[in-house]
Amino acid sequence: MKLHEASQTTARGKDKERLKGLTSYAKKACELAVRKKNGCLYEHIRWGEAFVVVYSVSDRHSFHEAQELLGQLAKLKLPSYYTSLLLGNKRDLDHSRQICVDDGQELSLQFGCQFYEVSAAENFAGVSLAFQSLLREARSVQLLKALPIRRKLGVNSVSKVLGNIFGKNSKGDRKKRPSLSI
Ligand SMILES: Nc1nc2c(ncn2[C@@H]2O[C@H](COP(=O)(O)OP(=O)(O)OP(=O)(O)O)[C@@H](O)[C@H]2O)c(=O)[nH]1
Repeated sequence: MKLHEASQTTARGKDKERLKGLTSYAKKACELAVRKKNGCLYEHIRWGEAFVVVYSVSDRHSFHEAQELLGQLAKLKLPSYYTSLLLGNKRDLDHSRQICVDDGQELSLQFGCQFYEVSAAENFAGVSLAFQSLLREARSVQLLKALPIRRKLGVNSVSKVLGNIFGKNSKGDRKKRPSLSI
């Protein structure tokens, strides 16, 4: 039973008892769907190493969902063990845009992921480039993970020294990731 079917019954105003039953059934079905979705999601997050989170630039709700998903990823995985890409899709729908590029960029900075705005409908190449960029980074992360611990420490120390030299080590500095509209 879908929620809109339950509300149509309301409009008719008949058989209140039946309506009560339908509404509670619909509610239960929704709760179940959410639980199922989250259960499955948890499994995917557990084994995944690279994640693409997509929202539509013309749908604020999808942007909030993307935000939640990135939050769950950050909670469930260690930062150095996965790579993520935030994709703002449907950039061709400029007239009905609800999320600006800066909002997407800000969210990607908050969660340290790559960010691109694309239009799957208009330009397949853009989507492809974004995925390639994610895979490149995911491969580098895997290679780094495979290095012996001593070598890994060496890499960290070198980047720390470089950071100190170029004054990029203050806490307020957030790492800027590649991002553009493609
Ligand atoms: N204008 C435009 N439409 C798109 C774009 N990408 C997908 N669509 C359309 O959006 C609709 C939903 O696309 P789906 O591929 O079914 O994606 P979905 O994840 O089910 O997305 P939603 O139904 O929007 O939640 C379809 O009608 C697509 O043709 C895009 O970049 N631009």
